Amino acid sequence: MITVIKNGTVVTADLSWKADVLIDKGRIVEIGDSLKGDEQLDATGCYVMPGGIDPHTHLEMPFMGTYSSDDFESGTRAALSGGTTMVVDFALPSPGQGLLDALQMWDNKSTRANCDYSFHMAVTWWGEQVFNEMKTVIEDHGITTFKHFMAYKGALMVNDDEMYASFKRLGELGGIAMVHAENGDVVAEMCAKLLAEGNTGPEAHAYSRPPQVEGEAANRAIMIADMTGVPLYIVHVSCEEAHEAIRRARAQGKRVWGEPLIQHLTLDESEYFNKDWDHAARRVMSPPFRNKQHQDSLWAGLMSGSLSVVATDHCAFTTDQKRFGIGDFTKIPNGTGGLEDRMPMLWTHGVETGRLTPEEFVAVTSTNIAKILNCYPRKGAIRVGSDADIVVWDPAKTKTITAATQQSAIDYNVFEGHTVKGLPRFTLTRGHVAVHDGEIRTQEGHGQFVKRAPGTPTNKALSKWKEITNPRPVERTGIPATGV
Ligand SMILES: NC(=O)NCCC(=O)O
Ligand SMILES: [Zn+2]
Ligand SMILES: [Zn+2]
Repeated sequence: MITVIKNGTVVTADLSWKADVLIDKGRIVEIGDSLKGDEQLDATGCYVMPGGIDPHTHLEMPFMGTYSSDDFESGTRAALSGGTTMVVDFALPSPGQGLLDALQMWDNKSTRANCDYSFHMAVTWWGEQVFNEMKTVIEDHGITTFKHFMAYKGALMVNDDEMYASFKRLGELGGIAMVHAENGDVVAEMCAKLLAEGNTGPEAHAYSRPPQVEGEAANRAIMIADMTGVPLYIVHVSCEEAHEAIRRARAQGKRVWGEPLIQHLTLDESEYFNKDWDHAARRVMSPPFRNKQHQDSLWAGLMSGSLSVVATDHCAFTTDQKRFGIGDFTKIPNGTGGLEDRMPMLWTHGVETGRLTPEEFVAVTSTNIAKILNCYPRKGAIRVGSDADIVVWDPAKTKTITAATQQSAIDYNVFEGHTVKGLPRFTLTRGHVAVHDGEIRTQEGHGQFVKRAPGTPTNKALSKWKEITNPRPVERTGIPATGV
């Protein structure tokens, strides 16, 4: 069956124009005027954009003694409902577990996905097995991005020597290093002190992770990446200190990208001071929400290009799971949801306020990350030959976000009560209409794994530059003979 999207305005990262889009066998086959198909989707008054790509999710992830509650079925259903057509989840080996073993677990879980997906790999320990398996993961499995946790001491955290070794290996294999930038040693000290002083509530989570711990770690990771010659992607950038490090690095020509989350852009630290314990605990995540100055910094980063991608870090825990931490904030599972709300919230607070153009919206929700992850223009593009992962975006449509009508499996929503303007009229995943004017028509198992090749143009450029500028011996003549 041939589908045509009629009468809309195509919006890409660099251009907008009026055109119809023709889809056959899951791909875009023609873009032009007066096109005809068997099925017609009316896009009058709408923008026809590349579906969103959320490069940071944790679906059914074992973490802090439990599992995040959205799995690949509910998580990708929520994604499609909000206009996101691809997610990238983190395969997370437990310390000592092999990378390939962990990958098998993620392969098993992801068969239920409603939309396409890819994986990042996490490096949670270091040894010969990890060194060897990295090559297989990259070259045979098409997973080229590896996250390092600089926090969660005693669990997922890696030390500087491990990070250095891993970054070096990744640089050689044409991969990309990612970091969760927080100084885990300092956080652990602060948590112990806060608890000893009687600070047990969720607000203490924010006290234990001030912007300095993030700024320090971001700087450290940037310098280690520079010394090892690997491109670096810093996840969930929440504050000016980390943003400043990224801005400076980019201005110096270092290959660094920063990813703020929709939560940090739109919610602030006052959430943790709410008198309702559940309200505050439901918003506990790392790094925590910050104040208005930090939010302004993140928005400025998106507007100026020093920050590249907006994600969610979707890691949803129910209220009951959050209550594991009553009496001890360090036991509250860290994580918040956002998959369904990222695109509408960013449109409302970004495009509707004039901070972002529609083209910039497409860049930071889809195209930039598709390029970074080396799956462009298969993903992140409205082009002939691209996958028909498309959102038909109605800028006039509004709703008030509420857990009562969300797709996510949890019992609350951190954006509860927020009104958004700008929502999908249709969401297509490889040509299948998964959202049809408010009706969810997802197909469990429709999603396919997206394999990605190493050695992006950025990797190649950086390697060449490092080859030229790396330390090398000075060629000398007439070296004095050593005295005997
Ligand atoms: N961010 C968070 O609090 N939970 C998910 C795991 C992580 O990304 O650190
Ligand atoms: Zn993280
Ligand atoms: Zn995360």
